[in-house]
Amino acid sequence: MRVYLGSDHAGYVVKRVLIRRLRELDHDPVDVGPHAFVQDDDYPPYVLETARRVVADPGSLGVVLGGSGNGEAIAANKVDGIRAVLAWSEDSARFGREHHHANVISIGARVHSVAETTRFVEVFVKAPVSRDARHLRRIGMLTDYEQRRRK
Ligand SMILES: O=C(CO)[C@H](O)[C@H](O)COP(=O)(O)O
Repeated sequence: MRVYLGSDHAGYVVKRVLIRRLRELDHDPVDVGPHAFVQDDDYPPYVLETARRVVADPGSLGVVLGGSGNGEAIAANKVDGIRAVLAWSEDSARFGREHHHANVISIGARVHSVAETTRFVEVFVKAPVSRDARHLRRIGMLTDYEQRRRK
């Protein structure tokens, strides 16, 4: 699976670890940036571009990383077609994918260890999406809202 990854300085180191891990698992990680550590860089350009790349590549997923993951989730969800979830446990990562068909996971690198972050991403990319009627109905309501807003 292709996985686009974007961050800021706070998520930069763990992003590199995740890219290596995703390659080991035979995924196709794409580093959307930053491509060098810059202490005071800003997450929105990297996260918005990661989200745009996910929407433009159906079936792909995104991982966005910052200090808390909060701003990154907000930014990713500004892009039409994105359902980004802030993961704070393995279950929250799994349910984000299964119940909400999240296509982007956001994680706080100052909140979770590298091992925890890696595990959240492993769980997220592996989780199947639910086809249960109630989940599809709820996702459909959000998609309808998004499409009406576009008109
Ligand atoms: O978590 C973040 C956004 O969600 C940022 O990584 C965080 O706000 C950066 O903080 P600072 O500029 O103080 O290093």
